[in-house]
Amino acid sequence: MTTRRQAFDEAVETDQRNLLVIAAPGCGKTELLAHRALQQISLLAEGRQILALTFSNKAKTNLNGRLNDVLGVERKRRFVVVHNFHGHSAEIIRCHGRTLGIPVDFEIPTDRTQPDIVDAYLEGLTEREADGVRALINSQLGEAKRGPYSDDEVLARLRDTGDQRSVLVEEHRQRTGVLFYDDLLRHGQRLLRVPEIARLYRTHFQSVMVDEFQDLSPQQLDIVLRSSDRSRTVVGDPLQGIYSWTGARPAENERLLRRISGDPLSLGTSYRSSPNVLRILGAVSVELGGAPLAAADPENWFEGGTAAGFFFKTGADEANFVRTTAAEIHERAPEATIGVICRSGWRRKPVDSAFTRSGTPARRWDLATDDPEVISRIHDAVDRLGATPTLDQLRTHVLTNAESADSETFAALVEALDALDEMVAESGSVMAAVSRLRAAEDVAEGITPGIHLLNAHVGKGQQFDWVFIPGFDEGNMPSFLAKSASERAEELRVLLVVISRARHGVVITGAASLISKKGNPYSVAPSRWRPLVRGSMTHSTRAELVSHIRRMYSDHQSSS
Ligand SMILES: Nc1ncnc2c1ncn2[C@@H]1O[C@H](COP(=O)(O)OP(=O)(O)OP(=O)(O)O)[C@@H](O)[C@H]1O
Repeated sequence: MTTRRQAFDEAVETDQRNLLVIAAPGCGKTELLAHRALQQISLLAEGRQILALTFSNKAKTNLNGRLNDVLGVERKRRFVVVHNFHGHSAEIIRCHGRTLGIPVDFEIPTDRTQPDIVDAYLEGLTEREADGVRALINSQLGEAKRGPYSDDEVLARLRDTGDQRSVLVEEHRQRTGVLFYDDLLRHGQRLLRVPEIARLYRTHFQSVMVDEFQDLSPQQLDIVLRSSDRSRTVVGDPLQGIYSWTGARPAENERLLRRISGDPLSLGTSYRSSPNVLRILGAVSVELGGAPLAAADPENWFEGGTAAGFFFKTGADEANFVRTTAAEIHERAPEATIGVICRSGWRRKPVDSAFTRSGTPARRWDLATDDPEVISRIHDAVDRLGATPTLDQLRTHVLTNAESADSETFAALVEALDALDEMVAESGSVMAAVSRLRAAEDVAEGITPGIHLLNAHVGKGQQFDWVFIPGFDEGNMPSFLAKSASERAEELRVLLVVISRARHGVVITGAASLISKKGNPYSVAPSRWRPLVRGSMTHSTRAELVSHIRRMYSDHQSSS
């Protein structure tokens, strides 16, 4: 048994009442939760359970899968309840809402619940005015509810903002007994502040577990802490915080958790990635204030793995290289998983076209075609906008109405609209592109062998044998939308998250010239982070990389 293994086992077995684990990507945080659940089941009193809370449905699927693997389906079902925050809060309200006069026979809100009421207060405005006012109302409502406030307190907070429409919407909601998503969390949090109610949950759930605490809002973390206090296991990695735009507060959460739990445990070594992937990942991690990373079994990786970077004159040359190299890996090792992960949908376009033109099979994780909820929101927006909306109208409508969605859905919508942008160019009109949107099988079930084309935020929590990162240039990495220092730091964390999806190899590429929407070439500068990763490259020419791939898949039956 190695020291590294001991760190993991100690974290699994510790009887520390509040356990905080902060560890780098691939070090086994999710795995730890599953093993800790197994260990804690033996400590549960008769009829008691473990509560696992996740911030998104995708995280819920991921954790459920690990728990099923480690515990077995039956034991998992009997002893562990996995909820997202809305589901957990809704259940608390149904069971105990009466205590605070909250109606318990409410309907679970849908994507339309809040927009339908808000829209009723926008009559008489031009479309443009309506978009602005809708966004304002949504954000004021969200802000006024981000705490354990009663209905009266929410109204008072809204009156302070001075916007009469937000007050009217909230009065309407209260009058009709409807709940919005934000109300579920608010009431859940309020009810857990009633000592008798908290005691019931704390008695039943003798353990609570949370993955990726960096993605939680302080309100969600409060719900975690109040739901169970006998044994709490919270894991995460603030350096992977890429959702601050949806209300996540990694630093604030970490401060509170350290106060409660003391110093965090660390897992230290990566079980996911090869030494050469970890060198480049370490360089980014150190730049972000983190530590270098070591592989749990460094000798297990063929030639130590791969980290390569190549830069091309044009986006078309770059795309062609990515396609041919990924295809070569796929032909030689059909069981290998290959992710082509790009920061933004628009920048992936030349790569997508190269795959389409050549007929090389690749699975596109365009959320527009993968997520039924996203598709229904877009179809809904088209119905509401009528006749022939422009893409800008569609984007504004979809995003302003999505303010109350969970962060995952919001991110999915942004990505889907980017994908739609590309499809409009191909299809000739917005309506033609929208009609091409079709639900596909669920990508959250696991990654199939072969080539996958996806954008950065959806790749979170996944892993591939090979990761290609096209578009390592200014405007894409970092995104041109990141203006402040903190926004740019979040972009560097996106780079960390993307690199850390790789098991054996990571290949970073960029181009000096791209083609605009109007068909004109324009120059792009290399990413400002190129010097950061340059020193960690293991192959300096494309020929070297290709010969590594050929050696690997002729001499060696897939690494690790
Ligand atoms: N103790 C362990 N022994 C062997 N393999 C492990 C161990 N812990 C994790 N793994 C494997 O390593 C990979 C990464 O683990 P996991 O997803 O739990 O890491 P993580 O820290 O949650 O990563 P991320 O922060 O990127 O989500 C998985 O394939 C997992 O099965």
